[in-house]
Amino acid sequence: MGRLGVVDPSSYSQPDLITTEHSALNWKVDFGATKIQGSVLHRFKVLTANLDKILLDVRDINVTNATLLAGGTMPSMILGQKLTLELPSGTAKGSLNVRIDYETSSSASGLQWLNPTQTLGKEHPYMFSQCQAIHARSVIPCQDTPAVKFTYDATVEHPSELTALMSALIDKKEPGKTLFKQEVPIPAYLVAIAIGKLVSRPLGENSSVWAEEAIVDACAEEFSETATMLKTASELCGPYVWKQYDLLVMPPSFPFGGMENPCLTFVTPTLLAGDKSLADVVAHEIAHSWTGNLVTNKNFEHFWLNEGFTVFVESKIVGRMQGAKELDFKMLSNLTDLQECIRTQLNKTPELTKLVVDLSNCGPDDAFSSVPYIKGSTFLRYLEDLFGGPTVFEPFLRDYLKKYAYKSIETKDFQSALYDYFIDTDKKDKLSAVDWDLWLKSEGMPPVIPNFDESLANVTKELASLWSSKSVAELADSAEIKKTISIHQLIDFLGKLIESKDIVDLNESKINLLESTYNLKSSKNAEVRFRLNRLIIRARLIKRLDEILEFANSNFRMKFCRPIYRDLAGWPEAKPAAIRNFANVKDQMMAVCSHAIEKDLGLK
Ligand SMILES: CCCCC/C=C\C[C@@H](O)/C=C/C=C/C=C\[C@@H](O)CCCC(=O)O
Ligand SMILES: [Zn+2]
Repeated sequence: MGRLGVVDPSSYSQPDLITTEHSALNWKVDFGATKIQGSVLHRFKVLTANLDKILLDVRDINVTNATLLAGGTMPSMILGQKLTLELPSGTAKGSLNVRIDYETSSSASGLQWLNPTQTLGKEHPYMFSQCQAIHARSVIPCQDTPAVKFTYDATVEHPSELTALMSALIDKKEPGKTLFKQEVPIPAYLVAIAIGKLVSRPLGENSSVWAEEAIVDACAEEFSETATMLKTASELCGPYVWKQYDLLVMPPSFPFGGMENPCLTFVTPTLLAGDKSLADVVAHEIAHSWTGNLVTNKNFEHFWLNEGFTVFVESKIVGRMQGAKELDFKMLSNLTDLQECIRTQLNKTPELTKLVVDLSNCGPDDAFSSVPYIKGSTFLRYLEDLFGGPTVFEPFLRDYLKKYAYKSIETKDFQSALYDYFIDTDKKDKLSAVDWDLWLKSEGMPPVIPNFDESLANVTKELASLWSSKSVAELADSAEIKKTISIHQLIDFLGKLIESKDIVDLNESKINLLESTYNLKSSKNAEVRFRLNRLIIRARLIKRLDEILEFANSNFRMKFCRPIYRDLAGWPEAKPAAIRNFANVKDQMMAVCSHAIEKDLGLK
């Protein structure tokens, strides 16, 4: 791969020469053949005279015909990573309609097809998409770059007993056919679809949760704070422009915690802890309604503009609902996770620990990590503190969101927004105090750790040092370990223990004591189970391998299964069983997940 285009190294589609304004999708969803078959009608705006060809991004798409509707000759096509539509000479600037008839491959990287046996209800099939970062091109021949934003409408034919949902508003529902429209321009990675035997429950005025019948009531309970989160987010960020905010609780093979598809956030069922303790992922996805979906990174090198801002806003939503101590504790716990990510996932690719990365020779999926999320939000908190705290910085945040709403931007646009906002104020001396190169280009942990309130984190720090330094006998006698801690403190404590360099006596009896002290055996909190399983691996308790693999098979959220497989790959006694287990289940994973785990297991 070389540097393909100036605007976006991950796309062929030349957004500086031509842009998509609207796409009309006409799809037949074929569960038998596991394909979408149909057409897309793109309305392009040609930005330069005499453009000789349109280049679109495609991956495993079978194009059957393409028509230039605005007159001219039939374009020729060369299929490959790019779809080339040759234009007649003398093509003028302005509007140009192109219809492409095509079908997706049954192995499209952006789609997942489930048999009835892989669903809760066991009677109907299910399909869904996950297009971020660059998988929209396996679903639609398109300008698959976040530099381009377009509106869309869709007509989707599907089995009449199933419900079809998209990242859009429902325009019309007929038996076996659903019409959608998204009237706010969005990047291609936010096009999303899911079809299954789905039902909904209301969460608020313009908000519902969708899921399979068996879990929908539990989902409504778990995410009952959604309406409050939406209100809090609007107070912080400005009016909510997407009209509807629905949640869709996905099958367990959904590879991420959540995906901010407009009007319809997708979330993993691993958030169903029973006590709302993992619902902050919903606050995160709600925050994306502004940071990411309204103000969008121009390419994925500047992904921190999407995710760092979103974590920053998410933590403010949590802060307003649970208090400032919880906010700071959340930021500090995130740093525990970042430390782990830099030590393990990124240890061989330190350049990916930079806030702004170089994707000219790297696919976005391979570059994905916690860095843009956590280093990014830490940078924003650093700036907030520097410029005088939330009372100064939150009005700036709103100004920034308003300034760049409906646009796609780079880091330098953020820099100029900050300058423009503060240059004529008494804060202007702070502008020169920011070491941009240090924050944006240096590797490793954030260069400055802001002064967070440490009262909640000190407890977990002490517990982690106690459990790592004391023997089982000493711990059993200690009053410290009997103190009550919150579920978030438990999660952070276990994370810190994983990060401890040495753990004295890490054996079966220590794990047993840990489990009995904190009731871990009965916990159905996936964040807890995940960390406990990693400690069991570290303790080399081979007789609990089945349990570990059972967790790895219970969901394919990459945040959980990748580190487990990575740990197992480093345990010679368990590695063959891990590889066998992976071979058995990999067909149930999305391609992005199975490819990542192949690397984690050293198979590629
Ligand atoms: C540093 C540059 C890297 C850019 C990569 C961008 C997207 C990659 C990509 O693989 C897609 C990511 C989609 C993420 C969706 C949701 C995440 O917020 C979930 C976080 C992890 C989790 O909670 O499970
Ligand atoms: Zn996010």
